[in-house]
Amino acid sequence: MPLLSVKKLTKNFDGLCANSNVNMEINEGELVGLIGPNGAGKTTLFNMLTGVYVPSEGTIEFEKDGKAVKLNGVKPYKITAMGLARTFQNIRLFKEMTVLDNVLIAMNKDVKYGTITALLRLPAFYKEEEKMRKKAMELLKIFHLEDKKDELASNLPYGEQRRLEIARAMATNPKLLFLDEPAAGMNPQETAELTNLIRFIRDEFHISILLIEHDMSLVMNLCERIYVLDYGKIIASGVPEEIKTNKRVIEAYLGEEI
Ligand SMILES: Nc1ncnc2c1ncn2[C@@H]1O[C@H](COP(=O)(O)OP(=O)(O)OP(=O)(O)O)[C@@H](O)[C@H]1O
Repeated sequence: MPLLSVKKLTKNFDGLCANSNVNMEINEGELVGLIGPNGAGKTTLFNMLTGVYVPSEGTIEFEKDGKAVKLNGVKPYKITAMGLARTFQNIRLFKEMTVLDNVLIAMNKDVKYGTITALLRLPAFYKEEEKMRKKAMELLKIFHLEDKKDELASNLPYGEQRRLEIARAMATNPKLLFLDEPAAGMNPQETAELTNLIRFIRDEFHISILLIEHDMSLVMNLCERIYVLDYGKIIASGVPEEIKTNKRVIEAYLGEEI
């Protein structure tokens, strides 16, 4: 059974069809790309998969304990709790909080003490807080941000803010991670480092990743399989070599280098 299974997914906005009959599968441990020209419907699809938009038609199913669970209409925070996390095209960090607190706040769904324990600051509270802090610091280390733990998120350079957003998404313990243009605004050196980092977290945490990206070198280097959207429809899917030479894909990009 695939980890994520999308069937005939459609989203209409007042006469505009942003996604039409989209079929997609993501298997356990896969690193999959979602590409397409501007306005093709990539972010709309992400928004349906993460509960931001309710699909007009079709189904989204997520495998949980060997059973397919329908995600249509499920609230975003519940979808996150089920093991799907995401980052955003326009970075959404808590800018006035520290780097460490940005990660800690994402772990809150996993706290194992009750309100009374927290209010009375019982020993279980401190033990759990210490455990979370340790886990947060381990994540910051992986994302090369441990030295920045006390900085305000707003003071980080752009590339580091992008990395922090991924670290925060990883703090929710996802099985499937959605990255919306993770390399946007990065220079080639940062993009190369990010490519290695994404591959590393997939291997280290045994998760699946679906990423939207306009940087074709990153997509073709990193993704094992690629879906191509154009005018809301999937026009091709396959391994990078197939996509690069696919006539419909080349036409959709109007001769741009793929
Ligand atoms: N909330 C909304 N209301 C109305 N139209 C919308 C809404 N969200 C997206 N659209 C429209 O749906 C279409 C697909 O947009 P979407 O942002 O999903 O494309 P995209 O492939 O992510 O584009 P880009 O690569 O430029 O980010 C566009 O025509 C967009 O204007």
